[in-house]
Amino acid sequence: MLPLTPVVTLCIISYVIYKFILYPAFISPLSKIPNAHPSSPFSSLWILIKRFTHQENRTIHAAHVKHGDIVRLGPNEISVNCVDDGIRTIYSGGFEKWPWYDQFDNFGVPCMFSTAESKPHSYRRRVIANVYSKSYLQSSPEMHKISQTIIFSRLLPVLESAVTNQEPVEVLGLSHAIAMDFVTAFMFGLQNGSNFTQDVSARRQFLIPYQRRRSYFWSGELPSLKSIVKNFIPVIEPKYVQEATSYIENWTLTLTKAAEKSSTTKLSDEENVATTAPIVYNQVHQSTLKNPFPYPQELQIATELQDHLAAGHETSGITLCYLFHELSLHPELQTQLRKEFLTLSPTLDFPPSTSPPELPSPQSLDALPILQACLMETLRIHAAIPGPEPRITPSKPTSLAGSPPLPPGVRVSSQPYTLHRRADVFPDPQAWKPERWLEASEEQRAEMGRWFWAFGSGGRMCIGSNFAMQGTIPSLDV
Ligand code: HEM
Repeated sequence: MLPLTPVVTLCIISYVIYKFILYPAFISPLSKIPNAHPSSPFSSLWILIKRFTHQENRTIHAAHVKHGDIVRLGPNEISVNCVDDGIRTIYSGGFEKWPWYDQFDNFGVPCMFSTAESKPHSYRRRVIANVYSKSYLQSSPEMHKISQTIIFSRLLPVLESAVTNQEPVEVLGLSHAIAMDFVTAFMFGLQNGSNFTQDVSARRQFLIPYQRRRSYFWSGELPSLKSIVKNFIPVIEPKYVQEATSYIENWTLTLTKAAEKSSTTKLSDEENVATTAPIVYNQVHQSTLKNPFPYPQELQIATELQDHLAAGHETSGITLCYLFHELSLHPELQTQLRKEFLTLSPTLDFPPSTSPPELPSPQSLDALPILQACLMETLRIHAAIPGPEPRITPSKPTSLAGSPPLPPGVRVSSQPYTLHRRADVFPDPQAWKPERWLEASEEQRAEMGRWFWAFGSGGRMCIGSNFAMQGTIPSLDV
């Protein structure tokens, strides 16, 4: 008989070989999926390094180009980029969010975006969604007043002054500023929102800490390791990250308190200060009244509002900036767009020809084909959220993109960067070509629409997609 210790050692070694080599490489259902890297069945190190060095989206895309619609990134992680048996299955319900989204909690409190489970998520979303619907936004007197104020009292004077003084305009900063002014005015009331379009120093005071406030890699990928070692290895979460986080959270709390005051006061316009009701604040406040969540009401409201202002200004600002960039490279499209804008009534004049100044209706802007094609093409090739949106496979084994049924608990994601670069759907996919949307047959346009995923899809799709389109469009008209 063998002595006990060698037997135990043999068992442990056999178990380790089975669990970490034989099972993942040959037996797991994931072993039938092409590997993005030879080490993928055994370790996540390769994909973690790509994430750490900001090469994730392109690396995953290259793997799909080489291997097809489904690839394995790690022992328990896959990427799927197709519509049928792909995004239609993963994002239509049943696949909850991967804990990667915990990093988007604010004040230590989950918001709608970071909530993983469907039930509390739908509770939050149901109450808020109405005010972001297209019909609400197009008929909202508040939105109309916000657009008038931002366009005529802020943006046009800034641009006129830059032209008169022959000064350059910092386009990314200005794009973020316009988006933030729209978003905060709608959320907190025009009188309480930012005026970053005109106030460049306030804009920088916010944007600099905003960009510094998260160590995305550690918070998203290795949160437990981060919380253990961050006190010993300061580079993981430097002091300036904590200071920036506090600054942004205090900024949001100040706006939230001002909105609370506006929500209980009778509002009337004062000289040079137009006022509107704090639309999103009111809605979020409503959603917390019954308060089924174990957090103080004030923080629940603030976490939600901080998420919207972050999600709203950053994505829309990036989109607007890329749109200006592409138009600057395509003067022929600028000419066509100008012609199209001149068909609108009223046209935009500055100084305005009417008092109060009037904007073309959102419906008429929506019906401009060249404008819509330019927006779609910008969102296609420069999606503001281009990377993976990770979910978790449900308890019922599910096949994806021809795979065997996958066990529960697998990390699975799709990414706009790849979906939007399908050469058979979008020929010459790397080129910015608005004409592809204008010249396509009805059938081709429907197919492009199926693969277009800039705002995600299903129950966790972007709640602000209509707001983004409506807030961005008038600025472009300018
Ligand atoms: C061009 C502009 C925008 C783009 C490309 C965009 C894109 C997206 C995408 C892809 C998602 C889903 C992300 C995921 O599941 O990982 C999302 C969610 C979300 N977006 Fe946007 N977004 C934009 C503008 C806005 C605006 C203007 C707002 C608010 C004012 C907003 C608020 C949100 C919120 C709250 C969610 C979470 C929805 C939920 O979990 O139910 N977004 N967005």
